[in-house]
Amino acid sequence: MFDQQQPQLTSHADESVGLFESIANDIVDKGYSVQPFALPVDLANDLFEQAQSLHDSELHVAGIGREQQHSHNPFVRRDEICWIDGNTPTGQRWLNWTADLQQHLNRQLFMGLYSFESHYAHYQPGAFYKRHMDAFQGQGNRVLSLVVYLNPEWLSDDGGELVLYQDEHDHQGVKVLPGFGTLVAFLSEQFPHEVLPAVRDRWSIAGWFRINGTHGGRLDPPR
Ligand SMILES: O=C(O)CCC(=O)C(=O)O
Ligand SMILES: [Fe+2]
Repeated sequence: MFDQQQPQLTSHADESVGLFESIANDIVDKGYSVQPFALPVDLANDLFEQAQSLHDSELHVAGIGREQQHSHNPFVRRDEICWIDGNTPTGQRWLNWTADLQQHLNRQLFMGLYSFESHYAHYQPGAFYKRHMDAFQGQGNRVLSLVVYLNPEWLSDDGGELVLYQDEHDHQGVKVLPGFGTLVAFLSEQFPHEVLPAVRDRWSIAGWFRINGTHGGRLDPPR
């Protein structure tokens, strides 16, 4: 029945099928995909609102590396982050949407994506994230990086581009403006990338699809 649906919990799977297909095709062709106006607008609005309403105490200085290797280095990255869980309707809708994308990629590309983790990121004016890799071959199990941007009316003069490099020899790269609703997906072990400083506050979500790895015989916990 129609009136029994809960529109606030729908994941927009149907409306995004063409987009998911296009992301999958790009990943096959070139290993990455840049999609302007990708996020459903009402979802993007709600995510932006939730990101901006995060209290200072919920945003943490971002670090580098996992678990024992984790450290803070202000010369490498200057963003503040907050991990997203399914405890709010908005967080849940985001996770539903990314689960639909995950399912689509697994069906179309047999990627074996198993879990997803993501966080809001806030870059204050002047903040950056120096050139880095999200995963190293044979080490991590992050296989696909996903970034979406939540910045209305972002202009090219505002800076804050993501620069995606083809490989370690590439120093030119492809630049992406962090405009509202734009999505970027790329193979985590393949593309060095960086975030250039912006003149405005820059809001985004960064996430990673992972394959199932094991640590010491137990299921690899996220993060
Ligand atoms: O915000 C971006 O454009 C990319 C962020 C990033 O590279 C990361 O969080 O690992
Ligand atoms: Fe990254």
